[in-house]
Amino acid sequence: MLRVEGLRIAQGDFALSADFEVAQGRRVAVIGPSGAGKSTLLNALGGYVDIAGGSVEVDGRDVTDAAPDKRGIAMLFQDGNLFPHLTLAQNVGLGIRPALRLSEAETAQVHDALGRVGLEDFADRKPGDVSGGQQSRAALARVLVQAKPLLLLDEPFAALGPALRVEMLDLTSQVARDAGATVLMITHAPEDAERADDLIFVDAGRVDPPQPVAKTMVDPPPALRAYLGR
Ligand SMILES: Nc1ncnc2c1ncn2[C@@H]1O[C@H](COP(=O)(O)OP(=O)(O)OP(=O)(O)O)[C@@H](O)[C@H]1O
Repeated sequence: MLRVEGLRIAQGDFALSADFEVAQGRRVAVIGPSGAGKSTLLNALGGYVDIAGGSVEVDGRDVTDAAPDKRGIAMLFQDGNLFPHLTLAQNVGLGIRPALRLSEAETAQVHDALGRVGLEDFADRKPGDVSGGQQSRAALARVLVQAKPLLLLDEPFAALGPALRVEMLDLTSQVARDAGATVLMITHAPEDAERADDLIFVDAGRVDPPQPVAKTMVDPPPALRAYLGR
């Protein structure tokens, strides 16, 4: 459902190239050293970075030149980007309409998404009045209401403790599976990568096509083995 062909990005001295495909519904961990180009790759897929060449296809549609909101892609970043002066419900509503004039059906969608991440009783609270984990849940709900077929996650749960991170990863997998969405997620933690189906290793601007996690983590190629410190 994601096809990246001959993608090239140049950022100052840094160059990245990628050629790979991801099948629908796969959960793919993106792993590799700091500065390797993981965020650059996801930002390019999301339409936030200029590319020097190549093409990106989502669900059979060429989105190489499409605006970020017309790509069938939703992104979730590390800080979740919640607005402190808006309630959680309003923050989630922004995922549907930036101007926040929601129809009744759209308001129902917001409450449904909040319910799916276990926040039905927190809709009217502001981000400052809930825990870090609950903020992460709200950010995930905002991605859910967008109902996009491809989710790109850039270390969204890195600031959470290990138990909460695992809980959020499982919740993300579950809601993505329910929605039939495909997920690419950057992580630095090998144990997080092990919860995915496939693994993309990025090293110095080179993007390895996805490999099944089970096989790759047991018998990693030399560069991944060095990164993992095994
Ligand atoms: N706007 C920019 N202009 C020039 N170079 C940039 C820009 N943004 C990032 N870079 C460079 O591109 C390279 C890849 O950065 P990127 O953030 O994609 O790496 P990463 O793998 O996500 O790293 P980390 O794990 O530390 O987040 C780095 O060498 C970085 O310094």
